[in-house]
Amino acid sequence: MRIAVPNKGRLHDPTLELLDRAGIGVENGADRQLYADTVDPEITVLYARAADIPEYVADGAADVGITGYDQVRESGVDDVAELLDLDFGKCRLVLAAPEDGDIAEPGDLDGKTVATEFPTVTREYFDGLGVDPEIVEVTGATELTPHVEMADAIVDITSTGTTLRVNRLGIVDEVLQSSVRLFAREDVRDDPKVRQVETALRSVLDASGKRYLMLNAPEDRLDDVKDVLPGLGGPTVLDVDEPGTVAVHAVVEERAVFEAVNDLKDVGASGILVTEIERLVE
Ligand SMILES: Nc1ncnc2c1ncn2[C@@H]1O[C@H](COP(=O)(O)OP(=O)(O)OP(=O)(O)O)[C@@H](O)[C@H]1O
Ligand SMILES: O=P(O)(O)OC[C@H]1O[C@H](OP(=O)(O)OP(=O)(O)O)[C@H](O)[C@@H]1O
Ligand SMILES: [Mg+2]
Repeated sequence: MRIAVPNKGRLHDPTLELLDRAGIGVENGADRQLYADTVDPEITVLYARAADIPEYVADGAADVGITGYDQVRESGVDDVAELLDLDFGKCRLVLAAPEDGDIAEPGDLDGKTVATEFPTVTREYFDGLGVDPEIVEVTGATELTPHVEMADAIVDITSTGTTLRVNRLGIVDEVLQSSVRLFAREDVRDDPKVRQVETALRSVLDASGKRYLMLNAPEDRLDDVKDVLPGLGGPTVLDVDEPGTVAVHAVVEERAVFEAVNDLKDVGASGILVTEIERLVE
C-alpha cells in the first residue's frame, strides 16, 4: 500500500509527524527521495508535490493521499473518496482585490481579470455566480499581480491574513475553506490496509485534546468520584492491594482536567496522575 504525502512545503513536516504518531512512521526517508519505507513493511510513502497528490492517487501511483482539500478540488479528480479531515493546514481560498480599488463584489469582475494558482476552482466559483472574468493562471506570488496591472483581483490562500494586508488587498468573498484530508481511490477505500491506516490516523485525532487520569480513591467514595469524572463511557475501576481503596482510570478532556483534579481531591482521591494520550481507538 502506498501513501502519497507532500514532499516539501508547509504540509510536509506535520504530515510526517502525524504518520509517526499514528505508528506508521517513515524510516530512512532521506531528503529528495521519491519513496520511503515505513515501520510497516506493507506501507510505502511516496513523496509528491501537494498539488499533484490527488492525481497520483486517482491514477494509481498511490492508493491513499494526504493533502489540502483545495488541491483535491483543484485537481478535479472524482474517483477518490475522502476518509478523514486531518484538521491541520487550515486556510481559506478567497477572492481579494486592491483595498483602494473599485471591486466591491464578485459581480464587479465580469469581463475583468482574475489571477490565481487555482483556475479550476476559480472558474467553478464564478460559473456558480454567473460571472465571467478572464482567469489567468500563475504559479506563485499571486498577491503581486494586481499591483503590476496583470489582474484586477486574485483568488488565493489566506490564513492569518498577513500576506493580503502587506499587499493592501481586501477580501471580497470566500471561495472555499480548506484543511488537510486523507483520501483514497474509490476502488481501494475498503481494503483492510487502507482501513488500518484510517483507523490509526483517526486514533491520533481522537486522542488530541484529551488526557488520561489515574488515581486512587476510597471505595466508599467511588460514586462521588464517578460524578466528578466526565470520562468517555465512564471510568475504569480496578482493585488495588490496599483494602478499601480502588484505582480509577478515565479519559478526560484537557480543558476539564484542572477542575476535575480539584474536585477529585475534595472527594478523597490521592495519587492523581495526569498523562498524555498518544492514540485512542474507540
Ligand atoms: N498560509 C497557509 N495556511 C494554512 N495552510 C496553507 C497555507 N498556505 C498553504 N496551505 C495549505 O498547504 C497546501 C500546500 O501549500 P504549500 O505552500 O506548502 O505548497 P505549495 O506552495 O503548493 O508547494 P510548492 O512549493 O511545491 O509550490 C495548500 O494547498 C493549502 O492546502
Ligand atoms: O494569510 P497568510 O498567513 O499570510 O498566508 C497566506 C500565504 O501563505 C501561502 O503562501 P506560502 O507561505 O506557502 O508561500 P508560497 O507562495 O511559497 O507557497 C499562500 O500562498 C499565501 O501567500
Ligand atoms: Mg504555498
